Amino acid sequence: MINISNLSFSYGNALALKDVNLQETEPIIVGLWGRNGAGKTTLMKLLSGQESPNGGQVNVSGISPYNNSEGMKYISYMQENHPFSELWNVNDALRFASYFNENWDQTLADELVTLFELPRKKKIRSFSKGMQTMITIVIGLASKSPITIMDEPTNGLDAHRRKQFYDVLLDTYEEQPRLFILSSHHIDEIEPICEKIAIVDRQTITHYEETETLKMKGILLTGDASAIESLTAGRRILEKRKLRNQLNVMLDEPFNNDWLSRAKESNITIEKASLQDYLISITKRKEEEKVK
Ligand SMILES: Nc1ncnc2c1ncn2[C@@H]1O[C@H](COP(=O)(O)OP(=O)(O)OP(=O)(O)O)[C@@H](O)[C@H]1O
Repeated sequence: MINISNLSFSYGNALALKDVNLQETEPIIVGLWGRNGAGKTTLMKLLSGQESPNGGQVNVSGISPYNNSEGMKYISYMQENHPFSELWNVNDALRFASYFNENWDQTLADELVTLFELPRKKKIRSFSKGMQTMITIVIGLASKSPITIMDEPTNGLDAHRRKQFYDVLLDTYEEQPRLFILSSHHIDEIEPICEKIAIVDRQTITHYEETETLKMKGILLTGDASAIESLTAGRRILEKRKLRNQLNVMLDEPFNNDWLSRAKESNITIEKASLQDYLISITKRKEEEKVK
């Protein structure tokens, strides 16, 4: 479905992406996570054909999407703060979307407009932030595109609407599986529905893994400093905090039976780090690292 190889992209002289590689052949839900400025939006623009690569290749359903009207058949990209015309109301936006999406599902669009209680005749520009997000969700889901990319799809939504969004996303996905790429800063929120997660860091994709595999990474050890130091020698330490003769460390290791028995033998407490804490640690910049 998508094949990105050795992709690089710059805005003028400023490099935004380099050596990006990613292949996905299955219609799954993928989460795209990364820090501010990591390159997520740029990657989504390249995938949806809004930008042309400076190097390498982007291939979506067998075509290169840039400047290629064929791409519209396969890809729907709902960007954050989607640029709707000032003159449009909901009906105008849906009509316009229906022209450009081969698989457009008007029944679903109508159901979602009702679910989200969107006023059909009011100008979209006068909508609240959350309501503007809801109309992009309606279009993204009703497009029924084989590849649907959504940038921060819950931006501005309250807890009630976020839940509705995840429920309808899963309903439409179950009814018709397709490749969803959802970018979000809130990993704990998207992780339960994503089969795989791509981590974008320092202008490239550093991890593309099954969510379950990624979730098992990062262990927290707490106990006697010398016991921990000998147990972790030669291992990648992500976080380290010292409290008198006690040490608390996060290791870049999988939480498994080997570590459970090692910790038990050394009388050290072991816990699984949360996915969010693990991701924050592996994407920390050198200048942000502090040994306390
Ligand atoms: N139109 C542009 N012109 C110049 N530089 C840009 C432009 N858009 C993005 N950049 C730069 O490219 C880099 C990647 O930006 P991008 O928007 O892809 O990051 P992001 O991961 O989506 O960030 P965020 O999570 O903050 O939305 C950043 O350094 C950003 O400043």
